[in-house]
Amino acid sequence: MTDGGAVLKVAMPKGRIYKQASKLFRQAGLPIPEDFDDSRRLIIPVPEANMEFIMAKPVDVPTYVEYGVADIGIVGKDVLMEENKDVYELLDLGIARCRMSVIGLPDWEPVIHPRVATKYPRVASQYFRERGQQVEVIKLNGSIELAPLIGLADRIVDMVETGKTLEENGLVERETLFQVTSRLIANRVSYRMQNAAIQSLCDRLSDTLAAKA
Ligand SMILES: Nc1ncnc2c1ncn2[C@@H]1O[C@H](COP(=O)(O)OP(=O)(O)OP(=O)(O)O)[C@@H](O)[C@H]1O
Ligand SMILES: O=P(O)(O)OC[C@H]1O[C@H](OP(=O)(O)OP(=O)(O)O)[C@H](O)[C@@H]1O
Repeated sequence: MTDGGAVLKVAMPKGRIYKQASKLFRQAGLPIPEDFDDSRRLIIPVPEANMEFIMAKPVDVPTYVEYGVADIGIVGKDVLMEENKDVYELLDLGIARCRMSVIGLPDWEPVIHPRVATKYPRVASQYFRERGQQVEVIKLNGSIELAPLIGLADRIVDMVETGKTLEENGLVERETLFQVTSRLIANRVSYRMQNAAIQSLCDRLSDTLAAKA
């Protein structure tokens, strides 16, 4: 990877994924300095690996990669499906594991035209459309579990990891749309132009994942 080629720009999500992704990169021999873990810096050069990490809000990672300001990026499958950008999905990193589910109150009853609150309007609309169910989707930006509790929505579509949030708010999971893990994605042009570096990174990450399995 230190073949003197162009620096590989990596869009790295801040928050939940960073902890697990930085651990995986370090296990794969990519030396992200530990002192960046609590840093507010947004661009982290790692010249030893000929890489540069761009610290992004998770939902923005596919946009950076589609526009090519990052060659590759790490993003949850949930965000990847919702954002629907023109990027290559290269590798399932198996980290930040959770699931996308339909959730409601325990006294759930069929509703003719239910209101569904979610951070993922595209994913939710497609899911209900494919099932021939007419719903009104309401986009929220967080604390999605509030919606059925305060009468804003009949159902929500949201992430479940441990189930703690549902339990503490008296909600139940009804259907799972899909399992979520983080993925390595690439810009289409970068994938051709920086193929050796990207392929080498993929191989190192794959080997590390295989060794852990
Ligand atoms: N319990 C969880 N809830 C939500 N996402 C999770 C969970 N566990 C893992 N993830 C994954 O982590 C990704 C990023 O989650 P995180 O909470 O850091 O981002 P966010 O909520 O979009 O960020 P922000 O709070 O900055 O808006 C999600 O897109 C998903 O793929
Ligand atoms: O099953 P659990 O382990 O309880 O995790 C699921 C919760 O975590 C996420 O919320 P997050 O912490 O990102 O907060 P926000 O969506 O309200 O910003 C998600 O939207 C659920 O609310």
